[in-house]
Amino acid sequence: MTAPQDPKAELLRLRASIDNIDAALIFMLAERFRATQQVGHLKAEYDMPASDPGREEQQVARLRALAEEAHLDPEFAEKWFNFVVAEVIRHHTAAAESR
Ligand SMILES: O=C(O)C(=O)C[C@]1(C(=O)O)C=C[C@@H](O)C=C1
Repeated sequence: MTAPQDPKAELLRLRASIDNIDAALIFMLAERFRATQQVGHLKAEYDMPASDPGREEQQVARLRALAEEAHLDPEFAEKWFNFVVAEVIRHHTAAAESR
């Protein structure tokens, strides 16, 4: 990295980009949870199990490959996925129990 002329301005520029990325992630996560909420209702309605380990295995393999392509640590991608899916399964279980 070449030395910036104005390090404080460079920090602010980078932070503005980080803030935009964080906002996009929040919106994307909200959309994902909106979709999984519908999956949860469907599963509860038709007595399907909250989790699907086979599907998760496929998702993890796909996300790890995508992470490698994007130069992101695949371990981190898998941890992120497992963290999100644990929350989804908690929601699915609550939806099934409240029926
Ligand atoms: O696809 C499903 O069956 C879901 O319930 C969604 C989802 C996910 O969040 O991607 C969550 C739990 C399952 O174990 C697998 C995938």
